[in-house]
Amino acid sequence: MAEPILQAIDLSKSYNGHLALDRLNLSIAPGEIFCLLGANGAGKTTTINLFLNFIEPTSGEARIKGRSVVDAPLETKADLAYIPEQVNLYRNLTGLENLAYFNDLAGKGSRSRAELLEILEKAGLPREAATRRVSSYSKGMRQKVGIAIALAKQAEALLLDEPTSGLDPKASNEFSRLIEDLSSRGVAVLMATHDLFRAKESGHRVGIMREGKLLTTLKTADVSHADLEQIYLEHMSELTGISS
Ligand SMILES: Nc1ncnc2c1ncn2[C@@H]1O[C@H](COP(=O)(O)OP(=O)(O)OP(=O)(O)O)[C@@H](O)[C@H]1O
Repeated sequence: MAEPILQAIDLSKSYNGHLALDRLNLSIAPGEIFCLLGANGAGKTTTINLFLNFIEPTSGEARIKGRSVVDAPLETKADLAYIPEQVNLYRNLTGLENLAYFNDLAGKGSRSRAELLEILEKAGLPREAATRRVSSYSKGMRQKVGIAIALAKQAEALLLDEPTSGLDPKASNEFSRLIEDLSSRGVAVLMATHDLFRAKESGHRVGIMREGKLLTTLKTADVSHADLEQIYLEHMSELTGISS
């Protein structure tokens, strides 16, 4: 198996004695799309924030290309792109200007206007929108700029936190195609989502989390949509004691 791009080793995080993440072990290979499923508070965002080094682990390690994000914060960040539920862009700048800014920030060399426009087009942003202010963009369009930033950065790992929530089905489908395209170029993808349908469609593996624990990991090729929903609900109902 190829060396994992993203790796959690006994990764734990507690807040005031409450375990938000409990000894997570996970490896995501180049080109693999791994979807984290789980109810609110399961620990999905905590996992992503630990990989981003936004928060410090209580114990264990998050690694990117074999390096600890705590020990090598700058190097590991250079390999990483992050798309939150709401992509934060400068509203008064155009999509093109935002991409130029974030591209320069990534420190991998500046790019010509033509190159930036090409990247935005690859990310699915209509040409006429690229030179409009972001304040007029839909959520789907902002997500596309987020993808363009990841493309420009040539990130090897992509972290996504509920990226399709609030997108209409067409925008959500387009977004998923873009993620699949990145995966086919070897990008390792970790996506927290509540969207079982998209997880089955785009993910190679899904992990079901509850109360900070990764309970089970499934290959999406091995289960139908209905199976996945059933397995998910069974794991959730154990929480509330509701039997199916
Ligand atoms: N800064 C914080 N301080 C205290 N507790 C926190 C903090 N951040 C998260 N938690 C707790 O950690 C647990 C995991 O939260 P997390 O946000 O990772 O869940 P999630 O799976 O992403 O949920 P959601 O689907 O709602 O985004 C929850 O019990 C939450 O209340």
